[in-house]
Amino acid sequence: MSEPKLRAKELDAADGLAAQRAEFVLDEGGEAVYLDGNSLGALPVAVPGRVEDVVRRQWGELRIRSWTESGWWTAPERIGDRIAPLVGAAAGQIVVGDSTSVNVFKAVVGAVRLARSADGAAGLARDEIVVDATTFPTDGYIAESAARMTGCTLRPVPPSEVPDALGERTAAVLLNHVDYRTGRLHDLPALTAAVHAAGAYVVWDLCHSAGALPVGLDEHGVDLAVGCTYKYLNGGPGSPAYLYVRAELQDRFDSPLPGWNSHAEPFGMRPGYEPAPGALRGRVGTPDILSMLALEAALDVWDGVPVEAVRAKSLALTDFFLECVEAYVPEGRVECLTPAPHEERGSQVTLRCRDAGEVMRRLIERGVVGDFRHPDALRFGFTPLYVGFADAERAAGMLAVVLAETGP
Ligand SMILES: Cc1ncc(COP(=O)(O)O)c(C=O)c1O
Ligand SMILES: Nc1c(O)cccc1C(=O)C[C@H](N)C(=O)O
Repeated sequence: MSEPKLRAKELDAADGLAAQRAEFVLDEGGEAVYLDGNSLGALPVAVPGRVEDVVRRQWGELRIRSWTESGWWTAPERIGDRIAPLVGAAAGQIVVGDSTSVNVFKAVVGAVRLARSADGAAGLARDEIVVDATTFPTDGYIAESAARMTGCTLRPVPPSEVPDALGERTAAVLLNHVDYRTGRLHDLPALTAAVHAAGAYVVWDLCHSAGALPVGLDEHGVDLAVGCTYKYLNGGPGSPAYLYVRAELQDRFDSPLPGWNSHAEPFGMRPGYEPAPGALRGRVGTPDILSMLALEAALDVWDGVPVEAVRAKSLALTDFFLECVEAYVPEGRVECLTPAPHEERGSQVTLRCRDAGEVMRRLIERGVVGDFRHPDALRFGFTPLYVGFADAERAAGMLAVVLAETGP
């Protein structure tokens, strides 16, 4: 057995999270190595049965009664409270629903309104939204529209340059915790503090960090945050996203989408809008119950699993994968875009190479599933709950084979 294969065996044997893998449906019989949980998390074993119960019994038999008897109406806050400990938030600050894009809109417009209501005339002069220049596109598009609607200008800035770009005019700053392309982890505590020092409000997109590493929303005084649940939280394709509004800001949070579900008395059916207190101010319309309850079932895999243990394994996995790539792939054939320092790394490894699209196509054909991001990036996502060290070794080995086939 080769040196990396032996190491993988030892690391898997010592892995305290190894048993979690059995909670997921994976292609155990075949050669499949699933390294795309940073795009779509794997299916937890318990989800199909729970969804079947929701459909057949709750919907099929209880019908309308399920809004109360099966807890449908309160699902957005209840499931928000299940996500809260995973991102370092106390209960009552997260509401689940809508897509990440929609929540980015609520959060960014909400942040501008908070900034303007904060300090009277000075607040009104705040007319700039700063956005992560390297952001996942949807955040940039939505921020641009939010800027137009609020009479702000949009200023794209690379995250490391954000502190120098802030000023008296900055109303809101929208940042990604982990860069979707490179896997770079940004310094949430320092950037949040810098935004606050400028008197502005920060919105963090946690899509690529929630469920992969500790976030510490409350600890670091984050104002607003959004994230999806279909990556490291394994909620399923298109599962609803979430919105965090810090408790102290909730009374002043003025949602740009004040639907009837966030009304103080939704069944009062009154013509005038009066916002509900607390996290449910972030709700809009009728929740997507089937998807939402699939997510609730998926979150059971976190029972008794500390995020810190997940982070430790994530770093060990990405370190080991990089070691294997170094051992197997000829020098210079790939370039690692993911930072080496642990404090700057999320839970994925991105390698740049020639013909990356073709390389990933061949890898997937051979059972190593990562993804390709235009123009030259191979992304390998490591979900510690179900990826093991042997997977990392096998992926690096197959990468070397495919790279050899596609030229020196
Ligand atoms: C950082 C980030 N934000 C937002 C999204 C997507 O938003 P939505 O859930 O609205 O499709 C993704 C991935 O799809 C993402 O990686
Ligand atoms: N949300 C996705 C979808 O609906 C289809 C395909 C991929 C996705 C993704 O999540 C992409 C992902 N955010 C990325 O980091 O590229």
